[in-house]
Amino acid sequence: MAVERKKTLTKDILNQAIIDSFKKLNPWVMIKNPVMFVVEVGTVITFLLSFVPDLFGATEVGRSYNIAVFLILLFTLLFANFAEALAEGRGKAQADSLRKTKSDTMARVVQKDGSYKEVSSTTLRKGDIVRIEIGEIIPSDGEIIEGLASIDESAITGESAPVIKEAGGDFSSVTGGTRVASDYIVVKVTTDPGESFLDRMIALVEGAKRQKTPNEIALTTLLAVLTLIFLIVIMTMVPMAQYLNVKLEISTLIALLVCLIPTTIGGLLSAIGIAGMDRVTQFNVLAMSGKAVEAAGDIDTMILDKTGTITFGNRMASEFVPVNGVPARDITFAALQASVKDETPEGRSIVELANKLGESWPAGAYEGAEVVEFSAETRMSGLNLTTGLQIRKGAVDAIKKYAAALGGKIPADLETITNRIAKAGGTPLAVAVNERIYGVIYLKDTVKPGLKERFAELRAMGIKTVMCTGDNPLTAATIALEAGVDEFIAEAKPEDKIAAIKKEQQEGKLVAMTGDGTNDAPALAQADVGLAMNSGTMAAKEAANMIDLDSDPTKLLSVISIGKQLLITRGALTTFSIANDIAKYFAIIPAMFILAMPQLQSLNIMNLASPESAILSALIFNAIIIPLLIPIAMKGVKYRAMSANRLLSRNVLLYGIGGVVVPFIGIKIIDMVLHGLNIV
Ligand SMILES: Nc1ncnc2c1ncn2[C@@H]1O[C@H](COP(=O)(O)OP(=O)(O)OP(=O)(O)O)[C@@H](O)[C@H]1O
Ligand SMILES: [K+]
Ligand SMILES: [Mg+2]
Repeated sequence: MAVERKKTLTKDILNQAIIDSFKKLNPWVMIKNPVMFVVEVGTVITFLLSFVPDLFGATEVGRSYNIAVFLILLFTLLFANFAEALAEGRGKAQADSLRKTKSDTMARVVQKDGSYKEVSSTTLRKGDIVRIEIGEIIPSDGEIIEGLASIDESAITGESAPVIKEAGGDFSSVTGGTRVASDYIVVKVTTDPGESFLDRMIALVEGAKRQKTPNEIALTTLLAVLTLIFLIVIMTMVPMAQYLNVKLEISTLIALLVCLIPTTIGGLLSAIGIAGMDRVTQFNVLAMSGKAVEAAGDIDTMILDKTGTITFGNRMASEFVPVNGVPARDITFAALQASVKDETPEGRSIVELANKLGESWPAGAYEGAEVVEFSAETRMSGLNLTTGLQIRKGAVDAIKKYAAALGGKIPADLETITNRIAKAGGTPLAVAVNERIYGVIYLKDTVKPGLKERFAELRAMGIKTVMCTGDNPLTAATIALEAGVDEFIAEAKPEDKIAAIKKEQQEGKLVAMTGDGTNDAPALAQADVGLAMNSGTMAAKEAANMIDLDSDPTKLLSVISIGKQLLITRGALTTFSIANDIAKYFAIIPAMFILAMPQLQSLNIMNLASPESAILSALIFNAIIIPLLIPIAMKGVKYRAMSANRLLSRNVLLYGIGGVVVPFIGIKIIDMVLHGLNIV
């Protein structure tokens, strides 16, 4: 997070993780992880045996052996807890610094009679109206209803350059905890106490609401079943050993069980998930769930809104172009008339340009007029004057239909003008007074830089990009080409965006949607991964399951890599963990039976110093492999853009064969050290 974004692990985080490793020994916490819970039960039993060696009947092993097994088991638990605590550490530290941002501020509530009342920001509720002056902290999330100001959002985004926010349109939402850097704004509060963006962000980075993903649940179940199978296998060894007249010590059975059950992956599983989410946050993306991040790893199609997502979204009027026969003053004036009550940034930029060209319209002239507000559905806005004049501006096809319905003729040169603007990537808005079309407003916007290269990367990963815009086909084609998306859908209404997503989903594809507007909200909710731009509306941010604080649509690329990495890391460490069993099996089984059954000598391929040394060496290896693998669990297995099949076979080879070979060497070395030091 922006606030003291911690790239490295500090001493504080490490110390806290050590303390938490002990706290997490609490059996109520531990039981959520069945594999490690079994280890904990074994730890308790060997602890008792350390004091009363013959607790379960006569024994041939000494107290020190039991104490050794107990201590190694205790460290196994602590190492696993440490991995999880370490993964949680950075998020907790970030949450602490965010909490400081959330300090109680003063809020100036606008009363019904227009007077102000000062209250504590913590008492603000949905619907309250507050006025914030230059230099003040915005007390709660809300929508600007009056004013235009530059806002310093660095407390949340880390970006020091202030952003312009204004009433109406897609840039009207403000976040509690950010600061007004110029002018003043009047804001309608949109959240109740405790539910603000900052509250949600704190809960997220802290992992407070972390839920296991379906993939994690499936793996946890599999590991629990494996543990149960090994438990049964080892219990049935007892009567068989009795029949063979072999004395099996309880502590040895526990050691064998712990070595065979998948403690490596069991101990690292939650750290892998938490660290993955943490990596997403380091990219300044807030992911509401791990499920969304994992889904991102499998995305096939990405749908993007144009204005505000692919472009900066500051569509500004730059020219009024009359159709043949209409005086320039008339189109300017009609555009002004259509926009005086339009509170969107587009509307205001039109009024400004008309004023600059010397046109003005006194407020008294349109008193009592009916305001037709812009909607993504009609793609028009305007005024119905009391004189009976109906003034409209909007998407050219919408205005054409509107004029035609009133019996108007479509001017011959309208298409040429529209095409010129659209081909330049601009948005043409036609202006009509009743049935007569006067001309076109040229709205200019800028494509965000660097998109082409990143969309090319997505293409290389096999992901299709589709731009979905309410704009006309020609403008869409120009912007699509400039941004480098694969396909585009033009003249799309909000329901068309949902339909586009559903169509892909019905073909069995996982779809990501990025958008910023209120009209994008339903589509953001429908998509498997909905990434909202932080610059966008509250509605978009609430519907999405991810928010990019830098408002960069290609940030999804990083999230996709992290999602893939998360799945690969889990798979690789599971393979490694299970492959480990082979070496441990060959270390322990001969050690247990060799005295009674010399025939087992053929299994004693590791040739370890003594039965006790063999068992303790395997158990020590089993414990220390957990902290040794923490770096891989935290950083993730390196993801390379290659086909899923090649990646899978590469990892099975590396982590499967590695998982067999490494413990043979490791256990042998530990055995030699133990023996060399005369410990066993
Ligand atoms: N204030 C306005 N008044 C009239 N018409 C407008 C106004 N703003 C936009 N339009 C027209 O309505 C169309 C749809 O606008 P909107 O911003 O809702 O599109 P969208 O679906 O979000 O697509 P995108 O954001 O990708 O351009 C625009 O392309 C434009 O032609
Ligand atoms: K194990
Ligand atoms: Mg939009």
